[in-house]
Amino acid sequence: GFLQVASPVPQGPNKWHEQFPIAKGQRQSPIDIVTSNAKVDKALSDNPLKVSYSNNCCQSVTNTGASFQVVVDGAGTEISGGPLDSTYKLVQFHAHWGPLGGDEGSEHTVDGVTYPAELHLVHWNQKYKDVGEAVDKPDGLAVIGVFFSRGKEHAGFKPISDLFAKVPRKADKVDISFNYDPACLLPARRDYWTYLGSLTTPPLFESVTWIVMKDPVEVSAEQLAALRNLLWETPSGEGQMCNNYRPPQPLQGRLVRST
Ligand SMILES: NS(=O)(=O)c1ccc2c(c1)[C@H]1CCC[C@H]1[C@@H](c1ccccc1Cl)N2
Ligand SMILES: [Zn+2]
Repeated sequence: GFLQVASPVPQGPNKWHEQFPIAKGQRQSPIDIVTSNAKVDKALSDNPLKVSYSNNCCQSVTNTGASFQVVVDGAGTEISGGPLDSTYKLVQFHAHWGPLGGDEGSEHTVDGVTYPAELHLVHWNQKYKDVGEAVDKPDGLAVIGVFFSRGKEHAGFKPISDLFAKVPRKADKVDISFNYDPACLLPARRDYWTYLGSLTTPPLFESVTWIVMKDPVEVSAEQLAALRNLLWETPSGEGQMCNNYRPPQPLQGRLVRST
C-alpha cells in the first residue's frame, strides 16, 4: 500500500474523518444556531440551569498544544437543571479563537455570525466514576459555551489571560495560586440554546449536551491578543496558536431548544 507518512502536524478538520469516522456522524459539533428554528422549551425555564462553582477550584493553566486549559478540582463546582437530568462537575475550561484582529474564531455561529473566540466550560456526569468513563457516553458531558466579543477589558478574565505568556509551549504549566471563580466568565443574562452534540476536536465523541449562552461577554483586543502568547507547531515550525476552531457541522435534523 501507499507509504503512510506520519504527519508531524495534526491534520485539519476536513481530514479528521480519515482517522475518526464519527466526524461524519449524526450529532457532531459545533453547529450554526439558526435562531428562528430554535424551539423555546418552557421546561428549561421551569427547571433553571443551576451553576454553583466554588472560588478556589482552579488549579493550573496548561498549554495543551491546541488551546490553553484551566484544570479545575471539581470539588463543589457543579451544574444541574435546565437540559440536564443529573449533576455534572466542572473538570476544565479552554477556548477556541481565530486570527489576530479577525472576527472568526468561535466554533458555534449564530445565524451565520461568528465571534472572535468561544470559551468552553467542560463538565462530566456524576453518574460515571470519572471523566474518562464519561467522555464517550451519550450523556457523559455538558459543555457551556460562552462567546467572546471584542470590547472593554473583562476584569474576570484578566487573571487568566495574564498567565498565557507564562505557558508559551505545549505542556507548559503554571499553578493558579489565587482564588478564582470561573462563574465570572458567564454572561449576566443566563439565557441559552441547548442541543445534543459532540467534542469539537478528535476523538469527536458524541457525548456532549451543549449549553450555548445567548449573550457574548466582552473582552479587550489585548486579552484576545494574549491568546496568541500561546504557541503551537505549524507546518513551518513553531508559531502563534490561532484558528483552533472547527467550522459548523451538519445539523442532521437535530432540534435546538432555547430558554
Ligand atoms: N472543544 S470541546 O470542549 O468539545 C472538547 C474537545 C475534545 C476534548 C475535550 C473537550 C475534553 C473534555 C473531555 C475530554 C477532553 C479531551 C479528551 C478526550 C478523550 C481523552 C482524553 C481527553 Cl483529555 N478532549
Ligand atoms: Zn472546546
